[in-house]
Amino acid sequence: MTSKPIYQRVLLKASGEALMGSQGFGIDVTVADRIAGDIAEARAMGVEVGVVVGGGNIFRGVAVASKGGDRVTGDHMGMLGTVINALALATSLRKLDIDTVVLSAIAMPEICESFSQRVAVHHLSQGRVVIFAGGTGNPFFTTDSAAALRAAEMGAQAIFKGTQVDGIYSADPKKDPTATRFDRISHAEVLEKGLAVMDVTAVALARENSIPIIVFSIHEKGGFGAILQGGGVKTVVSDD
Ligand SMILES: Nc1ncnc2c1ncn2[C@@H]1O[C@H](COP(=O)(O)OP(=O)(O)O)[C@@H](O)[C@H]1O
Ligand SMILES: O=c1ccn([C@@H]2O[C@H](COP(=O)(O)OP(=O)(O)O)[C@@H](O)[C@H]2O)c(=O)[nH]1
Repeated sequence: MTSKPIYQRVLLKASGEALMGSQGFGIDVTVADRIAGDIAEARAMGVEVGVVVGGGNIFRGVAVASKGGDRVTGDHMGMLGTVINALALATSLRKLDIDTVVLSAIAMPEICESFSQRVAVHHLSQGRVVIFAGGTGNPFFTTDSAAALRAAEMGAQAIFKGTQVDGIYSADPKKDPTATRFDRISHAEVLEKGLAVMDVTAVALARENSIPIIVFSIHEKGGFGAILQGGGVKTVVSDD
């Protein structure tokens, strides 16, 4: 049974790392299919969904830089990784008959459409899921920042950061078992306390544009849908 959602248009940031499942690298199709199922549930509620996919399961630019390589080239490789993930997630969504468009920040017309704000908003308003690939299209950024940027451009009511943990804690819960989860916290507090679940640029951009961030576990089947209806396990970052 689905009840009325409390959001009409949202941006889901899907962790690249989550896509690899229990493998050490790449894409576990069963995970992509499950995330697609959660997005399909949101569409069944009538929610317009834009998705930014990460790329950490394939490549991170800093990994190149830390071994003495060129950071910019590393970041280009990372952004290409997000395109691979976007194509995998689009395939999983289409298997469920969800109309899906991939828009890339880096032009590759033989593979997918290029991003423009106008085109993205058009597809969303037609009920299509829009997957934003290629991050921001610029090195030295992350897909969290791409999520905040695209959320602002599409007029999303919230950024849903689907990650490895089920919210923002007083310390990294993977390192500190005594850490406690916040139900609500302001953007400013996340920045002041240095809570590293999302990068500073992304949180600052969301704050400037008054966009709430909802941090939740991408591994929880049905978790996205539950939060869209006002329930679920999460931390809400909001200045209201
Ligand atoms: N205060 C905190 N609260 C929650 N998670 C935190 C915190 N500090 C660090 N983290 C870590 O941040 C990780 C999520 O960030 P990141 O690795 O960028 O995820 P993603 O792959 O979703 O982009 C979590 O897996 C968690 O271990
Ligand atoms: O706007 C962007 C977004 C991503 N990246 C690169 O793509 C990689 C994968 O993205 P991210 O680390 O954000 O993925 P996630 O942590 O969500 O899996 C990053 O490490 C960067 O190297 C980039 O250069 N610019």
